[in-house]
Amino acid sequence: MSLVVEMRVAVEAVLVASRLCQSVFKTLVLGESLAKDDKSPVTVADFGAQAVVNALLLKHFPDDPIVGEEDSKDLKSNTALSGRVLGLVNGVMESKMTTEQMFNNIDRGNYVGGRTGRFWTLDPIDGTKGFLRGDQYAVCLALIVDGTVELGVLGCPNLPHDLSKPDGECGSILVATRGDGAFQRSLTSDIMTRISTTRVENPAETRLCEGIEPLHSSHATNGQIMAHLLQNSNNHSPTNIRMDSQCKYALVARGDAGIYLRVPVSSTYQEKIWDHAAGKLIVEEAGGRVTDILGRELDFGSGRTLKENEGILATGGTVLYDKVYAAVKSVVKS
Ligand SMILES: Nc1ncnc2c1ncn2[C@@H]1O[C@H](COP(=O)(O)OS(=O)(=O)O)[C@@H](OP(=O)(O)O)[C@H]1O
Ligand SMILES: [Mg+2]
Ligand SMILES: [Mg+2]
Ligand SMILES: [Mg+2]
Repeated sequence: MSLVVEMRVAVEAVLVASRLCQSVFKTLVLGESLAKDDKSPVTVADFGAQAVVNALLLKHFPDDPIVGEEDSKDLKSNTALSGRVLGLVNGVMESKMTTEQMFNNIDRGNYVGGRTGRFWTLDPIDGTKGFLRGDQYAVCLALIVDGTVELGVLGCPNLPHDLSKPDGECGSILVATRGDGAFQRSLTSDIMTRISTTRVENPAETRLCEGIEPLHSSHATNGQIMAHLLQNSNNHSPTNIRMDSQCKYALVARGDAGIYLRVPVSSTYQEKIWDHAAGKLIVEEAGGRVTDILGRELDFGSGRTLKENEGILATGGTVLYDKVYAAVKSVVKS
């Protein structure tokens, strides 16, 4: 399946959205974010990024449905905020849109997903809390065909090019199409370089990354799993990297971390497909393995959520995967 055009459009859309987010961060003022029904934050940048990515997808692929995180419900009832989002969107788009068109573009993300056919999934800002803190966040876009992720793009505007130099240059776009490997470029240059996961097979020689929010995934269980993995090792347990968003998949894909674990805390929360689709393909194309914590393939054909799965286990290489999976199995009993 040739996805050359899809890849070009998706990278361009993620770039435009990433620039919009960067410009919002510089000028974000109090009152420019709302709390959604689940109490999670959404900002003018989330709405703006979803409007521009959806508009660009609609222009190039008018028949493709989109599973996007946001909808315009809360924005419609707030004239000041919707005016601000419209200004942001028209500031970065060549063809300008009206307020009504902006709402329609955002709401094109209302597709239900499913097992057959082709659709996109978009998280306009993954890690909104990280974005608000000036920390890590990602613009995440993936193309799913008959339940399989075929193309993934992650825009990581605050991710350092070199993790050991946190104050150095930052801003990366990671891209993969299935079967063709994984690549990254900076936000400012279109030169793509191939990336690969760590070749390390000993868990003591690599690091684990995990989310920041203790209610999203269990830090305590991750600690037990790492202790189990390192029980016969003389090495000190390497410190975990705590980071928001799918930038964690980017770390595994680039070999900065060997393991990403997301062990559920809540028995009712279902992971969303837009939170994992792009990252999963990029890690796999970089040489890694991604399943849920029970070792099952992630099922992107079951609707807007990964309702058939529990948590996430991503590692570089299959030898490391087998070791971590065995440790997860002995620590997580049910
Ligand atoms: N209860 C619960 N359990 C698991 N995951 C949840 C939960 N609630 C929310 N979310 C989703 O977490 C997304 C942010 O993921 P992060 O990896 O950045 O989270 S964290 O670092 O662990 O806070 C976040 O994505 P964004 O809303 O795009 O920021 C949510 O989709
Ligand atoms: Mg959100
Ligand atoms: Mg998200
Ligand atoms: Mg989001």
